[in-house]
Amino acid sequence: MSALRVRGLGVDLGGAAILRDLDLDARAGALVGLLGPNGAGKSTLLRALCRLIPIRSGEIAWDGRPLARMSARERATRLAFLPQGQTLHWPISVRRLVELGRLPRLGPLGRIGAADEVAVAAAMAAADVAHLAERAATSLSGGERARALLARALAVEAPALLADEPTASLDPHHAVAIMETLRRIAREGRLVLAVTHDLGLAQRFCDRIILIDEGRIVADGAPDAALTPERLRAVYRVDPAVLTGWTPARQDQPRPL
Ligand SMILES: Nc1ncnc2c1ncn2[C@@H]1O[C@H](COP(=O)(O)OP(=O)(O)OP(=O)(O)O)[C@@H](O)[C@H]1O
Repeated sequence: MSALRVRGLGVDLGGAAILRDLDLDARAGALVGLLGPNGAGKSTLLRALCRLIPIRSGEIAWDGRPLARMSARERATRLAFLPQGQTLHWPISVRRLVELGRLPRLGPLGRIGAADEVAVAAAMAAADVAHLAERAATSLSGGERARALLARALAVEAPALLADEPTASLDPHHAVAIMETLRRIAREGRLVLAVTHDLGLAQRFCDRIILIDEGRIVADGAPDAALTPERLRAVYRVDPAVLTGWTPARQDQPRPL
């Protein structure tokens, strides 16, 4: 089964060390939540994995092949990236926006074929934007735009999806629907690495949680093992009793109401 392998990853930005000597192994078939406080380095990690920013040290490999030795097109078909809070400037239709996800897979003439149309339709259905297909992407609400952009990332049909806060602007119904979609496509055989600040959704839907603080992995495991009250207190600097959504694992004391 396909797998991501990261060894000794170091990234500097603006002269500061943002990621430090980070090791990570993740296999297709799992929805992995990437959690941690603001500024911990979560987006930096996803951007480094896609090689959108230079790395200072370390190696990133997919299926044993270092990304550094792949062409940009090959990398784009292995690792699909859904960036955080993207703005859209051109009034192209949602269908055209989602079709752009197929770019790394198109031939030299750039023509959309039958297989591409099937992938685009499936991606729009999965992200619940099929009914918006002919709307101008610039006219969408924040949540609709987030789902259209997710559809574009899904249309790549890459074996790995790196999603930066895919539920950030979604209402509860769509947030749950998108987490269900991410879990389903993971179970179908993809690796999904999703950044989120929603502890409740992460606990409920993720197979595994990686908690990052100050550029280092401080916990990695099943949700209840990774998100202990002690760790949440240390990393987020809040009293876990005030957190909504997240509930302590059964062996912990119940939260006061
Ligand atoms: N281009 C840059 N130049 C300098 N510093 C940067 C740059 N981009 C990010 N940083 C810094 O790197 C650190 C990690 O940023 P990153 O966006 O990875 O955090 P994050 O964990 O995704 O945070 P959030 O939850 O707020 O999205 C932050 O301190 C940020 O200010």
